[in-house]
Amino acid sequence: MRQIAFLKMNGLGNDFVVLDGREPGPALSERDYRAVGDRRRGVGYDQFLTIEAPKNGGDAFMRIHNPDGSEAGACGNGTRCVADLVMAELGKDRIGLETVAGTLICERLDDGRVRVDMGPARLDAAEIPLAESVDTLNVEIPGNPYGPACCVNMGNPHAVIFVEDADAIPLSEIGPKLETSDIFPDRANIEFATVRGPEDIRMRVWERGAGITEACGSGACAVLVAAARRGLSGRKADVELDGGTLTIEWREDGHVLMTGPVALSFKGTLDLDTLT
Ligand SMILES: N[C@@H](CCC[C@H](N)C(=O)O)C(=O)O
Repeated sequence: MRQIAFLKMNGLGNDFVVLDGREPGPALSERDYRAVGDRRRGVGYDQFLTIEAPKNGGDAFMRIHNPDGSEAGACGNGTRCVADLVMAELGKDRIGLETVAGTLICERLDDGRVRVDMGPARLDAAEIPLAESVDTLNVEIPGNPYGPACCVNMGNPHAVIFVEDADAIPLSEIGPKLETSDIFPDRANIEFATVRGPEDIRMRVWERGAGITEACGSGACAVLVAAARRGLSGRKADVELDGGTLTIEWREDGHVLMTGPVALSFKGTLDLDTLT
């Protein structure tokens, strides 16, 4: 029997299966990730997060999978959830959480929220990555009628499109088309955003490999960076997603800070072999 014990957690409704991969257990295949991610036949999640032993002097390593089985370089909301667990386990209020995109410093604040230094926003076309060497401030995506996107890499690729009313966009139709555009060789997370004031932004997200989610932490970081680059906002703002609000700051040194809540929904065990 290939059994796993897991936690179901969420950050603003962006939900995660969290597995402690430091404990002995079965190795998961791409098919297993897809089967657990099925919301009717499996558990369902926006990302599957595996905690592994640190590899680079940090306190733990976090591996991120989307429900389509693909691996991602960043997950802001998931970072807060895993950081919360690791901080509780180690009795610390500040840790370094390693990911494939680098080590992220995570801190617990007095109000219980977790702040993550998501690292530097990367803005060169090759870093997004884009198929063409163009200015990432204004990227024309073929088939996108909503105006040029501002592209940002936060450890994962994002394309942010500013519109009058993000809530009026048919996200489930346009999201998958833009995610898989040839301009994005690694696909991309797609954000539609409306700047309501210099410190107040509304956004909705179509996540690469996951579809519409209630929140995306790296996406909120990308939106704030894009808004500041376009001169639409300051360098710190509250970003409202469907699941709630994150506070994002783009520091002068290029690093992006994300602050938000963490929630545990339930614990469970699962036999991978019973999933179809
Ligand atoms: N929900 C996440 C982002 C997860 C990864 C993304 N779908 C990708 O493939 O890059 C977040 O909170 O940042």
